[in-house]
Amino acid sequence: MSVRIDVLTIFPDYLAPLGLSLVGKAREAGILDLHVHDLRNWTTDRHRTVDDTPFGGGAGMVMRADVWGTALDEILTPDAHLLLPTPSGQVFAQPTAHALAAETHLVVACGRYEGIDARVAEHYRAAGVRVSELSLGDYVLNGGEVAALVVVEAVARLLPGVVGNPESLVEESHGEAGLLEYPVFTKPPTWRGLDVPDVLLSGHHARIARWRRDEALRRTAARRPDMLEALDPAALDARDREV
Ligand SMILES: O[C@H]1NC=Nc2cccc(F)c21
Repeated sequence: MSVRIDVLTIFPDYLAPLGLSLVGKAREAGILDLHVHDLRNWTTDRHRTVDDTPFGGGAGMVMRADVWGTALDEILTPDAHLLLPTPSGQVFAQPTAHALAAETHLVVACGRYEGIDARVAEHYRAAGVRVSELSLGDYVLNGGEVAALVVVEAVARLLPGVVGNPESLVEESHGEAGLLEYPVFTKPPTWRGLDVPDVLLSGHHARIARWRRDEALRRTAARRPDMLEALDPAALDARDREV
């Protein structure tokens, strides 16, 4: 089963990295059917205008609803989920990536930072389209293209067959355990006087698993206490509580 993702943007070249590496392979394998569209293809005036000054005044420009409407009417399908990257959206996180990876059609409408005319989201919600406004976090970008890159990569890597070893999706940060990932090491065993923790060289799998769990808990407590707070207490065993 392949997922179709359509990305609409006035900067299609910004999405070029999606042709590389993991996402590129998913496209070649037919797992991901990705199409990037230049929004200006749906303009009708000589200057290919996509935005205008905001009603009510204020700095910057707002993207026009009529141009977006013409484009989205053509691109949306009945089972499409319309994603609108915006700083005023819900913060995108791994659970949403998993939910989106189960969809069959995602349409990402990349707006500029000042935003897309609010009637676009309103119109398509009223028409029964699932619309999600997604933020990357509390910082300022100039448009939705970087968010589109983030969402597409986060979703694509969850699709069956994209990541070589699905096991690697389980233990990663923000994965099922709800913890940050433990530290990782590889050869050489000593580097600039720093040794790899002995337990990792012991071959004792139970001890290694315990050490990794302890390190994940320690890191999460130190860097993201909010994630620890959010953990279901039942997910912590007695040994965990000693960490
Ligand atoms: O301002 C940024 N902050 C966080 N997320 C975003 C998503 C889309 C556009 C945008 F400008 C942003």
